[in-house]
Amino acid sequence: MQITIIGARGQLGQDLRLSLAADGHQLTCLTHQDISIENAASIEAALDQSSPNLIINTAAYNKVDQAESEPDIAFAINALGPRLLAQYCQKHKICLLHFSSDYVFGLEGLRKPAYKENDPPGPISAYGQSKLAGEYFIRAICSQHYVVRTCGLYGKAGKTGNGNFVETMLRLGKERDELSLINDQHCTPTSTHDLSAAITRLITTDQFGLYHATSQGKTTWYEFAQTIFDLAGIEVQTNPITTEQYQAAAERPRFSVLDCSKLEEVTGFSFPHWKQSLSTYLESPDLDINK
Ligand SMILES: NC(=O)C1=CN([C@@H]2O[C@H](COP(=O)(O)OP(=O)(O)OC[C@H]3O[C@@H](n4cnc5c(N)ncnc54)[C@H](OP(=O)(O)O)[C@@H]3O)[C@@H](O)[C@H]2O)C=CC1
Ligand SMILES: Cc1cn([C@H]2C[C@H](O)[C@@H](COP(=O)(O)OP(=O)(O)O[C@H]3O[C@@H](C)C(=O)[C@@H](O)[C@H]3O)O2)c(=O)[nH]c1=O
Repeated sequence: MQITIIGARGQLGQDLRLSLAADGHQLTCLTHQDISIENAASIEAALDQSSPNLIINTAAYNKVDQAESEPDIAFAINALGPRLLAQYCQKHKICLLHFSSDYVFGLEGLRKPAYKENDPPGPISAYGQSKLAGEYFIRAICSQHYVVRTCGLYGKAGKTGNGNFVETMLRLGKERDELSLINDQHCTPTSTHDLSAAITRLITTDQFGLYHATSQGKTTWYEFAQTIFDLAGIEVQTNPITTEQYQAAAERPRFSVLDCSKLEEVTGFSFPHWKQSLSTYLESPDLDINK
């Protein structure tokens, strides 16, 4: 398949590139220097040069706290950008695969069952609202679409790029004697290596629609960080705290665990448990972006 990846220098973009190339696809990789998804002229200039069967958009505005003070920018990139891409793909009969977030949920703080794709969303942050709007535009405009919700991504490219929770903990764990970590937000952090393997399967199915895609199991940021420190052999005192004690600018879901059984049924792909994936990530070498 001829595939264009947008956001190719990001942590998910880089792992998708490796996984899709290994599966024999021809790739065009577009970075932020090549395309700005909130600009229609930039989209046409960058995409008219290739004739892909599929466009994969990993570009997004991901600064969850900052989005509270600049929601217009978050909406331009996370909602209007996907709308423009959906219009372009529909016009040119191209399939579009786009990523969304567990942060489209959050209203039901005391929820226990994992969310299925047809459960009603309820974002509680500007970032979550902007991602949900992006989903709706794509689902309404582009007939051949996959929209994939995931959570807490970490990939090797995050080490030198925009960062991720694992790399932040590895750094802070060495810099500080003590860390306070939220222990009442439940979700499932996911490796971009595993997510890329799942996407490589999904695009062969032509089973378009909305999907949940995360590692198995669930955890809190406190337990996740403690496991990072245990596996990496870092000694640092960790203190469990509540969401209120942390005082972040944006509200985060207390529960945003996603049920991924639809993806598993359609692709036959089973994500590893989050602890297994974290261990694999910590043991694997850094990315060579020239490969
Ligand atoms: N990170 C996470 O924990 C989660 C992410 N997601 C979603 O998964 C997807 C991939 O995330 P991830 O790989 O972590 O993101 P990254 O921030 O690692 O990568 C995003 C890439 O997109 C580029 N980009 C940013 N804005 C634009 C723009 N306006 N036009 C074109 N390119 C742009 C960035 O370039 P530059 O840095 O140069 O601006 C960067 O290379 C996103 O849709 C995100 O919302 C969902 C759940 C969790
Ligand atoms: C650094 C740090 C964070 N935290 C908490 C804050 C927050 O609730 C949680 C995660 O913090 P982060 O800033 O890594 O991540 P955050 O921006 O909340 O993460 C999100 O990214 C976006 C893009 C998504 O779509 C989500 O799926 C999610 O992974 O950890 C602590 O409790 N202690 C700390 O020392």
